[in-house]
Amino acid sequence: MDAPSPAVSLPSRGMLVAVVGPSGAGKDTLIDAVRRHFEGSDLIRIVRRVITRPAEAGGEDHLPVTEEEFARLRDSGAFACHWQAHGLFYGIPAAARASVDEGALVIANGSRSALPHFAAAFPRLKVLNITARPEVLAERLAARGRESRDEILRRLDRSSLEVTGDFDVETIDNSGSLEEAEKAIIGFFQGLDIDAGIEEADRGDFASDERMAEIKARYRVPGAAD
Ligand SMILES: Nc1ncnc2c1ncn2[C@@H]1O[C@H](COP(=O)(O)OP(=O)(O)O)[C@@H](O)[C@H]1O
Ligand SMILES: O=P(O)(O)OC[C@H]1O[C@H](OP(=O)(O)OP(=O)(O)O)[C@H](O)[C@@H]1O
Repeated sequence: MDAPSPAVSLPSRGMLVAVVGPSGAGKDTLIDAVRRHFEGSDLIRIVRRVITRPAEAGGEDHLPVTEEEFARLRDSGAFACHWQAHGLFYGIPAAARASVDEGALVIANGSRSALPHFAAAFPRLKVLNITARPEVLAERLAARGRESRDEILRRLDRSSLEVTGDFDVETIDNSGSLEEAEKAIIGFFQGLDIDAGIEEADRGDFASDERMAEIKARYRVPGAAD
């Protein structure tokens, strides 16, 4: 009989990257660029958020729900974490935590104010802070046309909100060309060393180098340096 496979503690292997930053900084646009670049990869998954915002509002492809539906989902434990901002409710489906537990690199459009909730729900959390200069934000929000002038002003009021707290934060300034920022965000994901945890914690548990290579291949970010 074959020896049993060594135990691989998958729950600590995956990672959640919360993309945060002020309204208009380019979070959705850059997440879309990441989606296109890593298309077909089983390893990188992008969360579809549940939001009490109508589908026709435009912007990201979220799952639109009413406030009643949101409350029912929240109370039944459907969210890994949830928060409220701009008069809207946002939820990260519990499936995101399941994907992280399977070893995936999961990307979610987050909120700076909700980072403590993210940290509680996801043991391996990285924060990617997308920024842009205030005048650039104002221009982009007006051009995006999703919110009224008053809503835009309220959103810009929040835009000084810094990322505070003890988080592992990387910042990308998207005040310049989109091409430049896309390069930076793709480089960020390619550079993520999600093998590191495996090396440190489990090397001793693996029966052979082949088995180690097999496991490492599973967690590898496409395009990352070996
Ligand atoms: N580098 C850039 N240059 C020009 N326009 C941009 C750039 N990045 C994003 N945009 C535009 O700015 C607007 C806001 O971007 P969006 O991705 O919706 O921001 P966020 O999700 O952070 O609110 C969108 O209309 C988008 O097309
Ligand atoms: O606490 P903050 O960091 O200010 O973020 C508040 C919320 O605003 C953003 O969502 P939304 O998609 O509604 O807005 P945006 O695309 O304009 O950022 C972001 O994803 C958060 O859910």
